[in-house]
Amino acid sequence: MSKVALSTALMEAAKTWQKIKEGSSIDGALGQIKGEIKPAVQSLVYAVARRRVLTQWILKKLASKPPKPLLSSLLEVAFAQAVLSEKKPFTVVDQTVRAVKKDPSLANAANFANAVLRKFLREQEALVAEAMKNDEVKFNAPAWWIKKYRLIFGKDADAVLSLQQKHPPLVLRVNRRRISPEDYLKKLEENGIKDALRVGQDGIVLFSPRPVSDIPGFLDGEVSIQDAGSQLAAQILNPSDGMVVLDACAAPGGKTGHLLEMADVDLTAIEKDPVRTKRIGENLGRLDLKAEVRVADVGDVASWNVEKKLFDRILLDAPCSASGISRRHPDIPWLKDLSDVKSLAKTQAYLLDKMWSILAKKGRLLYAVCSVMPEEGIDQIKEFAASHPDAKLVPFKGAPEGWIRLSPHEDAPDLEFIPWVRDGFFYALFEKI
Ligand SMILES: C[S@@+](CC[C@H](N)C(=O)[O-])C[C@H]1O[C@@H](n2cnc3c(N)ncnc32)[C@H](O)[C@@H]1O
Repeated sequence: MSKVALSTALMEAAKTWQKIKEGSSIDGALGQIKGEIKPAVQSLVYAVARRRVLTQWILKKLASKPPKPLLSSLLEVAFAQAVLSEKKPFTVVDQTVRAVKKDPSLANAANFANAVLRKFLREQEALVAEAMKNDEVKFNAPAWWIKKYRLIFGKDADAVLSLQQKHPPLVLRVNRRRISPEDYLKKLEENGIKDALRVGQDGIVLFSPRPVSDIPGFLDGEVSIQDAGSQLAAQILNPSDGMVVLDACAAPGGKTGHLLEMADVDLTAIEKDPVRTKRIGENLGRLDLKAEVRVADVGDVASWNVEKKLFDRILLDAPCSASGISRRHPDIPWLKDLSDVKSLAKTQAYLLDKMWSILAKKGRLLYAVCSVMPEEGIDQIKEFAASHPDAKLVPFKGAPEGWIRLSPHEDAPDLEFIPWVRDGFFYALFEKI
């Protein structure tokens, strides 16, 4: 049990939430919080992020004029708790009012906060029902995002948008160098973890979340955390022993590790962010795998490829809008807009062209983005194919045309190559002819 008072955690969460509303990412804002308060703040912040539009709608409805930004954030955090949490709503109200009283910048606001929160508790059912008639509230996304999803997914759009509201399960990738997925499932059972299921080739879904230190074999490198849709990248690229492989945008190294688990390859991992690059080393260290890891702009080929290597396999997991993973990162719909999608598409086209120049003849390049936007997916590869006559799309399991757009998805469990539970991705596999 944490010794941190709920009022303290609520205020810290409100300050963090304020930063996120001002444009920080959830990861960035939470990264600044240290110590034993962090798990509580994290849980409060994710709860309000998953009800961002609803809580702002409620506040607008209940407050005659907009409160100070910090008080607004605190009340939104409290509404999200009262709607969602197992904590008793009156405890949330009492602790929120206590947090207001303790903060000198909110002096005199305690009566107001108390009145707004108690009104919310009295009218909660009707308020939430009314709010849910609004699509932005229902799908917790801005209007442009909903419109785009409806264009992309047609009649399935509302189901995809609804799925993105649900907590994603924890998915593990089994390190086949160390243990088979079947044996790892047995190991979970022996450790009393019974709510686990296979997904895809190497994945296991854990329905009850737990810290990594409580995941059997994690610290010894038997498993890693990686969404099942993301695990497809290494599986589609399917390297074999002896190949020269490039992981072009590598941090934090999830797919780097998977490629190395699959075959004995000579792997170069390039990442431009030095802080994120450290995580590649940590991940490979835990898995006891080796690669040449370098901090560089991968597009500036001359700066890092002094030996003028040509690669047999290239994974270009390009920077993207991340629109396919908003189920895990509920801040994503507000971090980027359509103009960002367009400028990211330009960067992706540039990187594709550069990576193509260092792919060996008969070599294969997998273009990957965790996005469902056509500008970053099908439109991107059509343009690439049109301007690169030596590029041929290669069919792979589940993708007879050599590319696949995977919507975020959760269905009945099966053992197909395309995972039954997954985030959204786009993959296209090219060969140089
Ligand atoms: C989608 S993430 C990669 C995830 C990674 N492949 C994994 O599976 O763990 C994209 C990464 O590309 C990096 N990046 C973006 N532009 C880059 C560039 N020009 N050169 C190298 N890395 C770049 C970003 O910093 C980010 O870490």
